[in-house]
Amino acid sequence: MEPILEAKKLNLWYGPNHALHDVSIAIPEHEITAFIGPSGCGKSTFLRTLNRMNDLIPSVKITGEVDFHGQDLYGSSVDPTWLRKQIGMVFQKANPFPMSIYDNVAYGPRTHGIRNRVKLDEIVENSLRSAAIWDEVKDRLKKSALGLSGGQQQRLCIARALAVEPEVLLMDESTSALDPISTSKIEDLAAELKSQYTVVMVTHNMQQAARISDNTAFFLLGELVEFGKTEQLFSTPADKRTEDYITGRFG
Ligand SMILES: Nc1ncnc2c1ncn2[C@@H]1O[C@H](COP(=O)(O)OP(=O)(O)OP(=O)(O)O)[C@@H](O)[C@H]1O
Repeated sequence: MEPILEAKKLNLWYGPNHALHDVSIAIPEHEITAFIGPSGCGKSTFLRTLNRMNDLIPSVKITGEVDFHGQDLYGSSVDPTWLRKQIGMVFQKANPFPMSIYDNVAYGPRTHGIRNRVKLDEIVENSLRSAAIWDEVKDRLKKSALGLSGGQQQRLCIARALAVEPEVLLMDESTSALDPISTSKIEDLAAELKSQYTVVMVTHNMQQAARISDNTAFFLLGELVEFGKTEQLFSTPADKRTEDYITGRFG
């Protein structure tokens, strides 16, 4: 099967700091891929190269390429707004807009020109259902999103990301600020979403990677050390550094 995203010899610098070294990886469609590794090894930086979020940081320089369905994301013909519609992102800390639950989810579709009320109602309901939060909020759609719990806010942010019908959902430690029950809801959700979407997640939590991902990539000091099927990487890692990390010898 063709990968949906493929990085080829990707290098990234923050000013003089060479943060990613020759990263090459092919991310399979409709699977969950997890990035693990110690703090500061470049996981989030690499995740952000997948929808060009690093473009917003002035000192960044990138070489190499990232192909999305075979087309280089960094090519001059690619519109970053279009790209971020195809490849959505959910961050570590839930960041709902200070507006109603309904308007949070309708925000993206409205930006893309959808004005029809019936259509918007349908998108809002479907997105909230997909993010497994509809039942909790259906009677308070006009209330502020800021009144939701942390776990609910994070699922709302997932609904907001899904509302523009992306193909890929990037999750940057999206459960690290949540309690175990909310975390497990979001893990279940990620597992359900993969039938329709491709999920790529950064996690600090190796158990989480082992529990829910199909593929795992281990990063160290800006290098992709090992990438493979999650079961295999955790049971028979090919690289000594991966073994040392997953057995808790450092990190
Ligand atoms: N906006 C930025 N400007 C300058 N340097 C940055 C920026 N973001 C990250 N870095 C640097 O890039 C390197 C990789 O950081 P990154 O956040 O990608 O690692 P990480 O593996 O996701 O870490 P963590 O698990 O702690 O979030 C670090 O040296 C970090 O200091």
